[in-house]
Amino acid sequence: MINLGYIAALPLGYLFVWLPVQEMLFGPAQKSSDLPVTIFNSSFIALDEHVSCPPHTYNTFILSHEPLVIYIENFLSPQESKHLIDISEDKFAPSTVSTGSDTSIRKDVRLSEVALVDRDDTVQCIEQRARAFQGWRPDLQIERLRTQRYGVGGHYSNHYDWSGASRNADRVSTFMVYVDAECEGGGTKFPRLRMPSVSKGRWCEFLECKDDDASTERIGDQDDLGIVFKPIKGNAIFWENLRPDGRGYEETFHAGLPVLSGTKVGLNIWSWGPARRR
Ligand SMILES: O=C(O)CCC(=O)C(=O)O
Ligand SMILES: [Fe+2]
Repeated sequence: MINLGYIAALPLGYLFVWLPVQEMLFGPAQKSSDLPVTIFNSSFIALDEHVSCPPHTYNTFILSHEPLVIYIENFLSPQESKHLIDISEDKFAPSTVSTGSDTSIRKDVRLSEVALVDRDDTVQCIEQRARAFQGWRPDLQIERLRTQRYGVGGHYSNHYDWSGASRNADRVSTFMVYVDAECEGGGTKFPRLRMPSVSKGRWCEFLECKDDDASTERIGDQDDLGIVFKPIKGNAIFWENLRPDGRGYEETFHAGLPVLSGTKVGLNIWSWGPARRR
């Protein structure tokens, strides 16, 4: 299992600035040793623009409380998915990974393309949905949305979405949204999450089950470690990356499994907020 400490690379737009702006975004700084701090300009975070959005409904299913993992059915409408694919098409560029200061293309770790999408009304409504889902927490900032396209062989090795690099801010939560899933393979694997009880309910629609016929008695509860979400267009996995004390949850280790045929497009929605507390 690979854990090279990579996180999805940050775009160039983030700034190193001093105390006053940090206070504006994250409240009063605690110690002078926390400086300088990393915070973000508007090319990195999505400022709330108060667009008016059409009504949208989705279904939610809690998979785990600790860490909090929630499966969301119909997070995107078919029209929103199509729109995201259309506006990404001419923006896709090879994905990179970051290790602290170093950002590089590492196809053995991550083989895909990403597109930073423009913040049109549809995109802003998706941002608003992500904010509302998290209770409009005033201490969270949504990172600019990016789609990620995988062709055959495309994958993303085991990693965390949090970096742990800063005491001031980190990716506190992730929405991993399936925008297009015309593929075989390409599931999202969490090797450290436990399989929920699958003898009742709909989990085997969303997760790979040992025997993918949920009606048979034989399935029962699968208590083994490791789950794989099937890529299903429009649906999303939401999870919290950080514990209440700001440390990362090791259970959120995850991978995008290789796409065996066809194309998969994901959408990353990351929320930044206060990280390790002291
Ligand atoms: O594509 C996937 O299933 C996972 C993607 C992911 O983990 C990421 O982009 O950080
Ligand atoms: Fe990830």
